[in-house]
Amino acid sequence: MENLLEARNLCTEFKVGKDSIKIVKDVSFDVKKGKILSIVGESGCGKSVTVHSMINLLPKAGRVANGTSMFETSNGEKVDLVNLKPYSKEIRALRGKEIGMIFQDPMQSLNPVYTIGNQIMENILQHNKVSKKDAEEIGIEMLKKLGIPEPKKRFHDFPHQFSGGMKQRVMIAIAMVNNPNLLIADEPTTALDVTIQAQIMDLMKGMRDEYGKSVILITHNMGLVAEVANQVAVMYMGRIIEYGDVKDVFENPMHPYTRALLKSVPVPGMAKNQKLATIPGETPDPKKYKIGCEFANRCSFAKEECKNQDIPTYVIDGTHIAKCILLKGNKEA
Ligand SMILES: Nc1ncnc2c1ncn2[C@@H]1O[C@H](COP(=O)(O)OP(=O)(O)OP(=O)(O)O)[C@@H](O)[C@H]1O
Repeated sequence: MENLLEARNLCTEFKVGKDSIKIVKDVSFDVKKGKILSIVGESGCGKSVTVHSMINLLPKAGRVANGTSMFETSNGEKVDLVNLKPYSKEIRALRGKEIGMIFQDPMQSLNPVYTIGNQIMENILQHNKVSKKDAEEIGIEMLKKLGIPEPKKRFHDFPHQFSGGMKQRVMIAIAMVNNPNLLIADEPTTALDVTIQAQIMDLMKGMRDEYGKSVILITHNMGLVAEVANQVAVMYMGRIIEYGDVKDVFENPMHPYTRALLKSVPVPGMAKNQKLATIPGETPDPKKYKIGCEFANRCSFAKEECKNQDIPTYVIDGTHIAKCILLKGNKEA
């Protein structure tokens, strides 16, 4: 298939006390082979929970109530990741080997008491039948590929001996060492300075362009999306409210939330004196959802019907879709 992963109608709930709160609501998207899909949206909109649902990595309080996440393994098998038992041998064999993950804060993910070499080797030995010596060689080669100077020597250093950017490269090394076809990067450069951010993003582009890997990039940084991503999913309150090729969505944003989001962040090429807009109001409480568009109370185009019915997703053009009543009359997706 053209897509490495297809998520369909994912719904995720969390138990909070006696309540069950819907956090991810009917989310569908494709991760194309050799492309970067970016997921964007304000803090708390459900970006991380969406990808954790997709790879069956929810904490105990969470559960995927509905939906599928079809992943094509390297031997061409199609597996619904949601359907595998959490923590089972099958899902663990895929995560870490076929699906690599890097997170925002490398210090939280790296163990301070083990050398980085040990941590890289652990991921190799867990998934492959190779000797420790071979694992060491593979690990050092990976560090070299990722531009870590003196990789042989640095292999035996501890995390605290690395700078922030270098630690993030080590995280990428751990994620990439088993040659996964899908890399999930959740805010991978937020804690880094701009130069290092650019280097890390170049690495990801290289993985896509030289090795044909797919990447899911979760970020707040719309400039980064414009620069590196192929497709973008804009999330609001647990739903994808606009989705499509980056060029289509950025040049012709149709949902008032996407427009507001694009106006609220600097993007490459904008005039220096152009003021950034803010989105008025606050995101509603996820516990209080009833019916209708959850952005309606912040939207200057909102009509009565936005608040009293669920809004369909409409096709704008090709794969470009959006969930807004303003598009009524277009074909429903
Ligand atoms: N373990 C949990 N129990 C209950 N609610 C949770 C849990 N984890 C996340 N949530 C809730 O799910 C919602 C979505 O969180 P998520 O981390 O996916 O947002 P996000 O868009 O990734 O935000 P950020 O950009 O800040 O990382 C939030 O309202 C959060 O409070």
